[in-house]
Amino acid sequence: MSDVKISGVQVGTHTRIIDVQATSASYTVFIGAHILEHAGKLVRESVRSADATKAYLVSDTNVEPLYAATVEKSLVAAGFTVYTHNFAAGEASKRINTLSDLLEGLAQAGLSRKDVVVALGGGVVGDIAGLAAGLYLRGIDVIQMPTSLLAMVDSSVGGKTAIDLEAGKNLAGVFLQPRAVIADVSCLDTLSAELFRDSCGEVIKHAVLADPTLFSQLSAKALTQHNYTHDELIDIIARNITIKRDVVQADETEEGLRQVLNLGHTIGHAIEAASHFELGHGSCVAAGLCCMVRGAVGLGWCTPQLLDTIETVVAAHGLPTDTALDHDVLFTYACRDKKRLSDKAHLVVPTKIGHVTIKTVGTDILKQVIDKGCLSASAPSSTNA
Ligand SMILES: O=C(O)C(=O)C[C@@H](O)[C@H](O)[C@H](O)COP(=O)(O)O
Ligand SMILES: [Zn+2]
Repeated sequence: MSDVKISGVQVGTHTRIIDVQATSASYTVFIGAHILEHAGKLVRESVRSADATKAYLVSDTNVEPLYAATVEKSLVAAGFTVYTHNFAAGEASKRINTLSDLLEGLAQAGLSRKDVVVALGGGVVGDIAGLAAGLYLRGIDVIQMPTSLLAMVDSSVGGKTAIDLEAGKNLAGVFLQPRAVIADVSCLDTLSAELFRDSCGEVIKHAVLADPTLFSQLSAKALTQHNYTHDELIDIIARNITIKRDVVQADETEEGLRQVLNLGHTIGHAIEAASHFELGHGSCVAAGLCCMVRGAVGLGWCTPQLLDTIETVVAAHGLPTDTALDHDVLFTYACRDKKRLSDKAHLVVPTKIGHVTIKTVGTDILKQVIDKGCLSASAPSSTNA
């Protein structure tokens, strides 16, 4: 950890810095406590144009009352004229009409190519504001300011933006790397216990994917708001972002390796869409991960011990380990997975904690995985998106 100085001014204490060097852009992730009050300086230092004058601050009805004033004040102090735009919190807003309103708002505010969109919120705000920034004038700068644990450890980094379609989750979007990510762990103090728990699905995913030490830590002490100090949370978030950063640097546009970040999502996204987004994304990823491993055990691809180890940690975080949804419905949604190429499904399958393999299989095998993996033994309980 280091004390970050921007233009000679201290920006928080113990702020962690991670540099991301993707093919299309390089940027910095700042993780610290109470750093939103310095956000303006960080935005000013991160945007491409020294002449940027307008900042379009996008948030939702949950986050805006809590943090927008702090960020706005800081942006104004850094010389920006700030325009604010809020929409209803929740996955239901991640649709084309919200995107359309955002694009019209950007045009009405007269943002030019040198200006910046600031996404202040969880994954929905980050994804949709990022997409608007990627489309408006064929692409302007976006700064991600994640306020949920899920957005901090995952969606704010890596440049995926999206909206949902009737046919499924995240089916329309672009890759647009942010100019910076500013993650203030103090925001997690006000996150509901439900959303905090939901976020842990992505943390467990990263641990299973690439970090046995993190997995052991989660096994020994479940991640909750009250169990971990700000410094410990900063460390956990940094570990997650480092895992994601390394993958994104190797394969920004998901032509191969990046598919591993979709661990748990083939069935997870199907659960999410089939349950009409009543379950949070992280909860669906957790259930989707367990179902995938259970199906893989059924097909002899991994051991029952591995399933038990993963299920134990998922359950210890209060997350679902299975789904009661209809297999045919799950299969229909899983076939729309973006990792599918022609008639082949790409399944991300853990082999041991810290290692995964990608299995390229026909859709008949995908159906078998769902049939063997989704047993409804401990069906997901409802959580908010
Ligand atoms: O960044 C990635 O790559 C991921 O797959 C991370 C996922 O956790 C995240 O939910 C992502 O938005 C999923 O992307 P999708 O294209 O599979 O919908
Ligand atoms: Zn995800």
